[in-house]
Amino acid sequence: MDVTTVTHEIQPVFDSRSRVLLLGTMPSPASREQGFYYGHPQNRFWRVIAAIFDEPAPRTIEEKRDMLLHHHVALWDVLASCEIEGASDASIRDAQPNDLARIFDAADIRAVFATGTKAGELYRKLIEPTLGVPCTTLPSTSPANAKMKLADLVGAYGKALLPLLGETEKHVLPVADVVKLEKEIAKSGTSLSTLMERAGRALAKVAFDEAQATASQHDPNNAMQRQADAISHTPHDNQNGSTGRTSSNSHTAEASDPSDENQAAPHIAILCGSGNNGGDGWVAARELARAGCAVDLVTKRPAREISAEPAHEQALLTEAIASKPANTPRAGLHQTASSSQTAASAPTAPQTTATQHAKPRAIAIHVSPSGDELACLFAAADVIVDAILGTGFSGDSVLAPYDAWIRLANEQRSRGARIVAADVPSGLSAQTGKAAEPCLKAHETVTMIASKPGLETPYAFAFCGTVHVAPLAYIEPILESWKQRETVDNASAGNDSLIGSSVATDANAALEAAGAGKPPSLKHDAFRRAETEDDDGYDPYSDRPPTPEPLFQADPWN
Ligand SMILES: NC(=O)C1=CN([C@@H]2O[C@H](COP(=O)(O)OP(=O)(O)OC[C@H]3O[C@@H](n4cnc5c(N)ncnc54)[C@H](OP(=O)(O)O)[C@@H]3O)[C@@H](O)[C@H]2O)[C@@H](O)CC1
Ligand SMILES: [K+]
Repeated sequence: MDVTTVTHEIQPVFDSRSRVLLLGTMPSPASREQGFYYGHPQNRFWRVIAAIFDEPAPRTIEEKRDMLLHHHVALWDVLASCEIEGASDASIRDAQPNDLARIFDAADIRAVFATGTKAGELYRKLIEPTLGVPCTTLPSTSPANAKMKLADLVGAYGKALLPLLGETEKHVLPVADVVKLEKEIAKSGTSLSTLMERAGRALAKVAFDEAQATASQHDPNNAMQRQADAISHTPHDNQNGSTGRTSSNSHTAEASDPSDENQAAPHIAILCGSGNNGGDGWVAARELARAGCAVDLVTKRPAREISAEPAHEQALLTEAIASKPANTPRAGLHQTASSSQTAASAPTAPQTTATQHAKPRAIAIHVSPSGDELACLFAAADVIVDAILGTGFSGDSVLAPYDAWIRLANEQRSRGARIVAADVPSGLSAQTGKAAEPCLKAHETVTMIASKPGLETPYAFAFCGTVHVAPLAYIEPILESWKQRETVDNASAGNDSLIGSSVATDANAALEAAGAGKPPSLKHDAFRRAETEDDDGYDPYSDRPPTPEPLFQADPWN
């Protein structure tokens, strides 16, 4: 192969929030052609990075950059120029180093890692003596390092990077700002469809963890322990939107091994509305099926009749998978855990559109099932996922058929099912925290991009349970640019403070932005609303730990 002189022309990825720096040697011919790092389709770098952050593999350059910055990872190469044969690190001659000072000046870098032995060697020889910062060598993700399995790479990178990358800041933003953010994120290259994939994946992860916790209560040695990795740590090939189980995914293949008769398949029912909140549910269905769960997806309309985008696109992808029959009969948790509930008045098993003979770990899609059919599905479910209504919900009451779905889900909760809500429990206003009639009561809520004022009111706990924020994208620079613009606008209007800011980064500011003026006091009508919600016998505070008794009685003579 010819020796060529190569000059590095791809800009480094970093900003002031970067905390670790990853360095390769020099972009390969495939990367140079693409204009971005690790561009060879067989290089596993992006799959490894996505897996350690529990995200789908990024597809575009913008998505790759966003994922790194969002997780505070800087990326560059050791060399500014060299002579090289093809992509062979061993052939490198006349190597000139990059000047890393620009990254260290801008960011508080806590550690430097080389993504392969040659990069480590070159760093130690050409950069460390002047920079004085040591570097740790990680295994190469290149196909040349074939002896290293994907799971081992993920383990090595995760162990090295994750302890150095702390929690991200929590934001509470008005719904209007979240919608605006979605548009800005899409404009800067991470599509709405990708955001929805990330949302669905985050939702699936929490639902799977719930199912796992339920399973271990029934049987601490349950085979689900072995499946845990399938969602949380195993990367998957999402490049062409296909979500079928792939043979390259060793964890998933193991989790889905139909020959393992003892393996319990957790059973998840997912309720999908016709808007984009439903889209999160359609994506989660694929993720959960991939992880070995038996999934029943309930929808008012078939995928082709859903008009909201990107929900429509995501629903079609899921439907394509649902029509593939699976291999073994449904068995597992739901049969042992719920058989006593179904025995008494067992309603007829519902018919499915796509999979009349749906078998385990496939997705069965149920279009507008009757109340009896829904009750039957719920009775078999370990976890119910609520993706009916999100930030697009409005009004004082929830209309049919969703009202009946919510009531049945709440009833099933009182019989032991766990409920996970997408973005906001259906029926709760994400903006004001006002609960409509009826309103879903979730154990866990996975809210997208940022928390919302309605989830932060003192009484929201009764409906939201524990709130998890799934950031989905790197929003901090956008929020900062809004703040700067507002400062300039305020200055030119003669104000010297940020009164009236639409960017609220704490609960009180967000509540004010929501029009509430102040957070509701204990005498606020939210309390009365929680009481009226108790008509079905549910105590909204029952999930809270009891207040401990004082250890000593107060001395009555003092
Ligand atoms: N955009 C994106 O890319 C991303 C969006 N994301 C997700 O999208 C969600 C927002 O989606 P959205 O705006 O489509 O609204 P959504 O909450 O699904 O509600 C619309 C549906 O509600 C219905 N409906 C309304 N009121 C009702 C009532 N009283 N009673 C009954 N039905 C009622 C209304 O029915 P219609 O009026 O059409 O009959 C319509 O079908 C957001 O919460 C997040 O989860 C994330 O994945 C990130 C990426
Ligand atoms: K919801």
